[in-house]
Amino acid sequence: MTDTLDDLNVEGTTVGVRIDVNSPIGDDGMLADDARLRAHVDTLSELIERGGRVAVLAHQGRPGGDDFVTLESHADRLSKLLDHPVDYVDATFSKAAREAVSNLENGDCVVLENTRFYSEEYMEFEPERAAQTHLVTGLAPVLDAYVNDAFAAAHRSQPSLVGFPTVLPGYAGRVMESELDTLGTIEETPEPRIYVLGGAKVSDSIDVAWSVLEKGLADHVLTTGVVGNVFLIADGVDLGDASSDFIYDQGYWDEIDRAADLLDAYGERVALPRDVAVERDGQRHELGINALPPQDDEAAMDIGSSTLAYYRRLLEDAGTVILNGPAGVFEDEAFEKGTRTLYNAATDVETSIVGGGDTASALRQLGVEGFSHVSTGGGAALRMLTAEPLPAVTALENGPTHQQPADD
Ligand SMILES: Nc1ncnc2c1ncn2[C@@H]1O[C@H](COP(=O)(O)OP(=O)(O)OP(=O)(O)O)[C@@H](O)[C@H]1O
Ligand SMILES: O=C(O)[C@H](O)COP(=O)(O)O
Repeated sequence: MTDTLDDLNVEGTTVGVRIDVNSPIGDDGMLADDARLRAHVDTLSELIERGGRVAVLAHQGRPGGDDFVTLESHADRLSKLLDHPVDYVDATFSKAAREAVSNLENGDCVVLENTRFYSEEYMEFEPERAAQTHLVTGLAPVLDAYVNDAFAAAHRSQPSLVGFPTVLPGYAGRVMESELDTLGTIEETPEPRIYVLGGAKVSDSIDVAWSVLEKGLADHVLTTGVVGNVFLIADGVDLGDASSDFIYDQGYWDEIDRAADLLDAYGERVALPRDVAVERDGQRHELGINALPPQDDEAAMDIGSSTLAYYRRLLEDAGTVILNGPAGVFEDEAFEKGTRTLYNAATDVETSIVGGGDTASALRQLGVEGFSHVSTGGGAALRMLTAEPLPAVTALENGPTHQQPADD
């Protein structure tokens, strides 16, 4: 168990708060979607209202990517969302950053620069080694405590996530606490338990499928999206050149063998699409498996109505459904039906859990709501849904011994 904000004496304490605001960035280099910032408002407001001196740490994008930008526009947006002044300093652990943190008064908040502008932050370390990096040795001396609210990055073993809690008293923020409460008790959720794996991250989904089937966490795995297409090919279905080329281009060709091995081992518990939707004459056109392959340039862009009926029947008996990744190319109106219908059906299951940041935004776009829990995390949620430990959470749990009285 990790300590939470309830265990932290906030007033007058200088707190380094790691959040995850890794967000879509527009062509202008500015923040294009603030959903991930909104998620952290409760944690940051609470720290500010309780008189903390708040230094925010976060990453944005990956080196070399178009979304690898400064956190200046994030700081601006946070200030609006919190309805409270938020400073920004274009440094993370240099003298300027340390001075900005040291000069904080009770209730002040400053956002430090994108942690990944500093190269060691994009490496994975054991916590003790992460604690010796320049970021942690530079900044920790001006902090009294560390709060990790970045659940979505908790599967990374990077300095800002595992280094600070090794040298400072560490606490879970409100987002982290709620994610751990829900996703950490996956083994206790009502059975039968169904995992619906879709989207385009085929190798991650196959890892999850292996793990949850081996551990007996999943009674059934339903496949959709590109994941479903790979399983169909692994099962000997000819999906045609367009889908095969797409899978090859994405580098997922080797995954077909892994999918075939999984079908050999657990085939009776893995459900495959019974039909797919392609674009024909500018419109959605559904084809049963027996009618495949489609015409030359037609790709399987969504699951079809028979698959939806089949999956809905399976979901009717489920106690828990865990979903990750859209069922089709939901961005195109003709192919949103699979995702909309399947996710809507999932909201009727007693416990319905959605993992995946992109999936969450797809659902917002489609107006589908009513889940028991929508996780802020993609990779981190998937890892927890297989009951695997997250390095950043383990580092919080193992952190230095500390006893701080909570506020009166
Ligand atoms: N049949 C398909 N063919 C091509 N692309 C597809 C198909 N089905 C789904 N996709 C694409 O998959 C993408 C989303 O997959 P992804 O695995 O990234 O989702 P996610 O798990 O929600 O993401 P994250 O884990 O990053 O939050 C969408 O852009 C969608 O268009
Ligand atoms: O968006 C995410 O999933 C997290 O912020 C982690 O980002 P990363 O995959 O670039 O480490």
